[in-house]
Amino acid sequence: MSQYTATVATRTKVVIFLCKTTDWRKGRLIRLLKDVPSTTTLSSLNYPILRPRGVLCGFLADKNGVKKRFNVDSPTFTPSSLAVNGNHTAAKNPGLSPKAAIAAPFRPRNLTPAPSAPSSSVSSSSLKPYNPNAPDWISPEAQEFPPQTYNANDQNSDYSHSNPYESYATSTPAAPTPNAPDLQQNASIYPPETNGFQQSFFNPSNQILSHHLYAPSEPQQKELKANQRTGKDMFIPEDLRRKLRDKTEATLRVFPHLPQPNVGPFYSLTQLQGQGQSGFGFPSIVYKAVSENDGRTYCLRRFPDLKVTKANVDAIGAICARWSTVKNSNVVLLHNGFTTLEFNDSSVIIVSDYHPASTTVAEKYSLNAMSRPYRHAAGVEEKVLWKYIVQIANALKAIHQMGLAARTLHITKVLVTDENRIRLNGCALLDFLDPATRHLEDLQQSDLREFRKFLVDCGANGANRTNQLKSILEWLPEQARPNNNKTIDNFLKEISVQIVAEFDASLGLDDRLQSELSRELENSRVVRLMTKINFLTERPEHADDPAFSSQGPRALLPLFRDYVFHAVDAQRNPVVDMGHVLSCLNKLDVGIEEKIMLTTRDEDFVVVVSYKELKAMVERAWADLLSYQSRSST
Ligand SMILES: Nc1ncnc2c1ncn2[C@@H]1O[C@H](COP(=O)(O)OP(=O)(O)OP(=O)(O)O)[C@@H](O)[C@H]1O
Repeated sequence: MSQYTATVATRTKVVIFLCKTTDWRKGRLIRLLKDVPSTTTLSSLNYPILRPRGVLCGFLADKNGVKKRFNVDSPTFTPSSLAVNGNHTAAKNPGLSPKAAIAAPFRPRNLTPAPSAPSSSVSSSSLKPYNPNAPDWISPEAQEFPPQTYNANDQNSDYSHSNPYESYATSTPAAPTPNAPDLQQNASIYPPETNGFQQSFFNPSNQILSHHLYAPSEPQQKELKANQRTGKDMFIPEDLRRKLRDKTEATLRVFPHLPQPNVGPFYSLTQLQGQGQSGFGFPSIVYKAVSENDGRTYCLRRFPDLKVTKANVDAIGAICARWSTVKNSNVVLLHNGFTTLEFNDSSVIIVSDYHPASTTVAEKYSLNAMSRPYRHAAGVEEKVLWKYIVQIANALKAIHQMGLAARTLHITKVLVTDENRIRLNGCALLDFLDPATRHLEDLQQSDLREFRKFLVDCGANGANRTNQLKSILEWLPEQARPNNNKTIDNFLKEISVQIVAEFDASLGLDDRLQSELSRELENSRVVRLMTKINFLTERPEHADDPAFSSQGPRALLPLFRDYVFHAVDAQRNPVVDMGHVLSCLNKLDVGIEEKIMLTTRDEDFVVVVSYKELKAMVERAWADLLSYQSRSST
C-alpha cells in the first residue's frame, strides 16, 4: 500500500475513464474528479466496480495541484499505457474523446446499470457498489488458481516433469495463494487492498524491476540498488556467456572443403590439428566427430597406416575397456577403439570425450618439450601451477588406484579444457602402441618423474618461485631409484594444504555457477510462457470461435500480449523495456493478485483484470488447445 500511496501522493493522481455504457458521460466525471483532494488514494476514492463494457476510471493530478504531464485541465489526454497497441488505423487525436462531453454524472456508489447496456458474458449483477475486498473483475473462466508453477519452498519442483509445458498444462485443486511469499516480501508494491490499478499506467521510470523470482540467490558482490540493475543483470554474465558460446562454436565448426569419410558410427569428422608426432612415437591425427548413436561430439585420434593383427585388435578392445572405467574429472575419458579401412589404409581409431575449445598446456603457454619456454614465454604463473599440481595429483591418484599408469604426462598431452582446468589426455595410448614389459610399479614411478618434468617444463624451477614449490620439486623423483617410498598417496599428503585451498575455490565456483543456473532457470520459464502466449493468440482457426471473440472468455489474451509487448508512451512512442516484459511475464507466471488495465486496440473496450485471473485464462486456453490437438491426432 505504502508504495502505491506514495506514487499517488508524489507523482500523480490518475484519471482515465473510458465508458462504454451509454449512461456514463465523461465530462461530468472529470468535474467530479477535479475536486478530489490531492491526498486521496485510489482505494479511498470508492470508484465503481469495473466491468467489461462498463466504466473505467482513474484520476490524474499533482499532489500540490501543480499541473503535470497529464492533468484534468490538460487540453489533450491520452492514457499513456492503456491504449495504443500498434495498429492505429487513423491517427487518433491523443485527447479526450468528443464523447466525453456528453458523459453522465459520475456516481461512485449505488451504480445502476444502464438499461441499454449491451449484455456481455459478465452479468449485470456485477455492477454493484464498490466493495474494497471484492475482485474488480471476474472472468467467467477464472477459477481459483492452483499454484502449478510456483512453490514457495521449492521453485525447482515445478520442472521435474517430463512434459515441458506441464507446469502450465494441468489444473489441480486450489492451494494457498501461490504468490503469498512474493506478496509478503513486496507488500509495499502490491497492496492487496487497492483493488488493483497499481500498474494501470505503465511508466518505466517508476516501475520497480521486480523481484519475482529474480531475487539474487548469492550474496551481492556489487552493491547495486534495485533501480540500478540493468537488463544484463538478469542474464548470464558476459564472460561466462562468451566462454560457453566459444565452446558451442568449436563443437559445431566444420570445414566442408576438407571432407572426411564416415568411420563406424561417426560422421562429420573435422580435423583438429595437423598430424603430430611427439609423445607416442607414432604419427596421429585428431578429429572431432558426431556419433549417430547419441548425437554427441567425440574426439577421434587416428593412427594411420598401423599394421594390426587380430591379437592387436583384441588388445586394443581390452585396454580401452579398462581405461573407460577411469572416470575422473582430470582425465579425458576414453570410450573405445577400433580399426578402419575408410581412410584407404589400416588406421586405428581411439575414441575419447571431446572437450571443445581446449588446447594443450604447451600451446597455451608457448612451451616446448625441451624443458624451457620459447623465447619470451614466461612459463606458468605459480598460482596456476598449484592448481595444476593438485589436479594432476588427483588424476594420478585415480589412475594408479585402478592399477594403471598414465605414461603420457606431458605438456603436449595435458589439455587445458577451461580456465585453470586441466585433463590428462591420451593416457591409454602407449599401452597398446608400446605394450609395457615393465612392472606396474615402475610405470607408476615413471609417472611421478614425468610429473616433475611436466612442472619443470612449465617453468616451476625458474627464479622467484616459492620455497613450497621448490620443496615439491625436490620431493618428486628426478631419477629412477628403487624403494624410494614415493607414491601418489604420499605426494597427496605433501600438498594437503593446497588441496584444501583448491577444494574451497572449487566450491566457490560451484556456488557461482549454481546461482547462474538458477537465473537461467527463471529465464527459461519466461521463454516457455512467451511461447505459450504465442501459441494461444491470433490463431487463424479461432477467428470465428466465439471463445476468442472480443466478448469471449479468451479475449483478454491478445490484449495482455499487447500490454506486455506493444506498450507505448504518452507520445505514442514504443516502450521497449525488457524490465516491463519480464516483470509482467513473471507476475503472470506466478499469478499474483495485482491488477492491470487492458485496452483493445480501438480503445473502445477496457478491462481491469488481475494476473491471477489472466493466468487462469491462459491455463484454460492452453488446456483447450491441447485437447484440440489430441482430438485431431486420434
Ligand atoms: N579430447 C580432446 N578434446 C578436444 N580437443 C582435443 C582432444 N584431444 C586433443 N585435442 C586437441 O587436438 C590438438 C592435437 O592434439 P595432440 O594431442 O595431437 O597434441 P599435439 O600438440 O599435436 O601433440 P602431438 O604432436 O603429440 O600430436 C590439440 O590442439 C588439442 O587441443
